[in-house]
Amino acid sequence: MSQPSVMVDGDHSTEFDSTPAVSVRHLSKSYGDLIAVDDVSFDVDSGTVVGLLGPNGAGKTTLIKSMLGLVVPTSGTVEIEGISVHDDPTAAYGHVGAMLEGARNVYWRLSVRENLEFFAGLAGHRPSEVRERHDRLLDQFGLAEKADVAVNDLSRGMKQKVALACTLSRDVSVAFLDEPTLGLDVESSMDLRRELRRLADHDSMTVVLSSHDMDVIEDVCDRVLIVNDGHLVADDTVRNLVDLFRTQRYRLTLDALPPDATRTRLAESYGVDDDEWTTTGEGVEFEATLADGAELHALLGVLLDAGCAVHGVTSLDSDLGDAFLELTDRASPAERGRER
Ligand SMILES: Nc1ncnc2c1ncn2[C@@H]1O[C@H](COP(=O)(O)OP(=O)(O)OP(=O)(O)O)[C@@H](O)[C@H]1O
Repeated sequence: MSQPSVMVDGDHSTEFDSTPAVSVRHLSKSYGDLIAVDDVSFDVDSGTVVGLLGPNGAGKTTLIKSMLGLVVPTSGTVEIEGISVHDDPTAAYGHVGAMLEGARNVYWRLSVRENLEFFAGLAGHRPSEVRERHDRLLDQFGLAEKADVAVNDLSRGMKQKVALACTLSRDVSVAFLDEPTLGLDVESSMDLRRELRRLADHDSMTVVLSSHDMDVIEDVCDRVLIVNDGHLVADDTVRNLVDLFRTQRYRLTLDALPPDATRTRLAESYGVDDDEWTTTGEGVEFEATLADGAELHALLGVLLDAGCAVHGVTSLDSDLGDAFLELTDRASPAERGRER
């Protein structure tokens, strides 16, 4: 299946007056013969949350590490808050906090506050300078009572929150988070999602996060970038992506099974094979994937001409998962519909 060519427009710079918080241009990274990131360009506006989504090995981590200078890109440029990371890495990365390995990054034998002070100290801040900021973070993350407890003695969700708090332990405006909710139970994951949204909405934090979890992306992100085989195959809002790939899939309920000739016609013209038909309490029903409303109209015409009583037509929604599968060349909703 070919991928849509209209989806990717990495150059959003003309749409906004202000300097983007993150600007990536023609970024590529090869490991020997393997091109892990291939000519990727996009901008991230201040105070927005952008999700990086892609199957295993798609290049998400390499992309994040290349933006952070943790691996040296083969080519391309990255600017943070308008500063080139190549020309002035200290100034550019001074704006950035990163959480790459979740709670594995923090020191489990140190207390929560000691961790915050350690990470702020790496950027040259004395504990007294950042005390107020850390008190605020501890409050916001519900960690105030645990400030003097060793991280080792905290729950998994709390450890993850400590890792996120450490990312923000000094004054940063951009956070890169690789799989921030990995391994969390639903409640802790929801908690962290709320916190990320709050950081963007109330603190104007810019967040770039990668995740395999569609729910996290749908919940938290303003925009989603889908990476496949090192390429950016989509760059759009979650809503637009879902809408773009919304299949016109319908469930139709009839009072009785139509005559053989009508079923043959439905199979040939609309992919409604014999095994699609199920018997329900009210009669029979089947699902069909149709190109548009006109095709639905035509299908209804076939049924009505055959004297069938149609009790109901239900539109079945698609979601970000369907858009993702379509863009990464997995079976599309339409194909799945036809295969059934
Ligand atoms: N240090 C490395 N040396 C060689 N190849 C690497 C290295 N790091 C990553 N790769 C390869 O680059 C490709 C992209 O890997 P990357 O880890 O960026 O993908 P990902 O999208 O983050 O995957 P996952 O979702 O599984 O974490 C993969 O084929 C991977 O095997």
